[in-house]
Amino acid sequence: MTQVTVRAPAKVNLHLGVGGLRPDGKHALATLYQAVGLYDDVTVVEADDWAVGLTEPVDGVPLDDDNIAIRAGRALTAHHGLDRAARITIAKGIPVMGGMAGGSADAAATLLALDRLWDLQTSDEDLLRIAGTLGSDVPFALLGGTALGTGHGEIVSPVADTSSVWWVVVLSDEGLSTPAVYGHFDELSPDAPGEPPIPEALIEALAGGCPQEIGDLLANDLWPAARDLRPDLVDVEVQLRSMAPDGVLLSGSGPTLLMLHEDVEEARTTVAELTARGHRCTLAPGPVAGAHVVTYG
Ligand SMILES: C[C@](O)(CO)[C@H](O)COP(=O)(O)OP(=O)(O)OC[C@H]1O[C@@H](n2ccc(N)nc2=O)[C@H](O)[C@@H]1O
Ligand SMILES: Nc1ncnc2c1ncn2[C@@H]1O[C@H](COP(=O)(O)OP(=O)(O)OP(=O)(O)O)[C@@H](O)[C@H]1O
Repeated sequence: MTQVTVRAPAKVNLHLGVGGLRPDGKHALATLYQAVGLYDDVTVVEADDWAVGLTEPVDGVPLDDDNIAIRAGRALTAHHGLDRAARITIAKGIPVMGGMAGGSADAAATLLALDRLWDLQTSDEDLLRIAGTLGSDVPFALLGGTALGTGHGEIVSPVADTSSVWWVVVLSDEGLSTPAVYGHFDELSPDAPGEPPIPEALIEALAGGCPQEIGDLLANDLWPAARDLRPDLVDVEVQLRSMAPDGVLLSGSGPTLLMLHEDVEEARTTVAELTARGHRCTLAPGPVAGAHVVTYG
């Protein structure tokens, strides 16, 4: 095998419960992730040195060792004690710095693609553990579907989700820094609990699959901090809520906003309406599969 391409999805946090700051500098989380149908495709080919490129130029993606895909490649080779390298090419379909875990998707895709390219037969347990050292959202990008995330988000376990929904994804022209949002959360919530509560009611609603019930229970503890850092988002949020009072959500640490729809035609109408008002939006189904091989060559 000379080339492998892996596709990995974006995520939304249906519930993002944030607790106190841990000694490792991250916050304790109780989150419900859902993988949604916006994807990055990552292709790996053996090379003399590590290198990363994009199929099309995208602002904000580093093209050196800071790229999380190269960090993933190095972590996997270190785990196996290998002295090998690869050229990694990313086709970006996930917004950059949008709170949808695009970089995490690339890291997960790289781990899987290199494992297959070199037939390393890394166990699922080891892949998830290595993923967790790269970033809080990376293990979920491997898993996909809908899952509970605890620890700092890296401990993932699947939950039953019989829903099938459409997300209207409202993009922002400017990104928002994840550490900055968590930092401001600390200022706003100095008394956050050590361990945030598990969102049992939403877990039940997901098993039942009723989008109305799910929409009522969407929650994100980072929202007040993101609103403060980006007051322009409040106006967009008000517009979205005037169209649908429930089912509006900030994606992760933002600035992307989301609207939940049961029916794809209604979702398309919303996209058309928001586009006419000058917003940049797209549509994504959920839940979808985690990182998976799409081509071997
Ligand atoms: C906002 C979310 O996307 C929700 O799923 C994640 O919590 C962020 O996950 P991520 O981008 O993979 O974050 P990481 O790469 O692990 O961490 C980046 C930075 O975000 C902050 N961070 C991240 C995760 C977490 N549980 N607490 C934090 O405070 C820390 O400042 C950390 O240095
Ligand atoms: N392969 C990559 N794709 C995108 N960004 C990357 C990548 N590698 C490193 N980065 C850097 O990571 C940072 C976060 O980018 P990303 O698009 O993952 O943000 P995000 O979707 O808001 O993340 P999250 O939702 O996990 O907080 C950016 O500063 C970017 O420069």
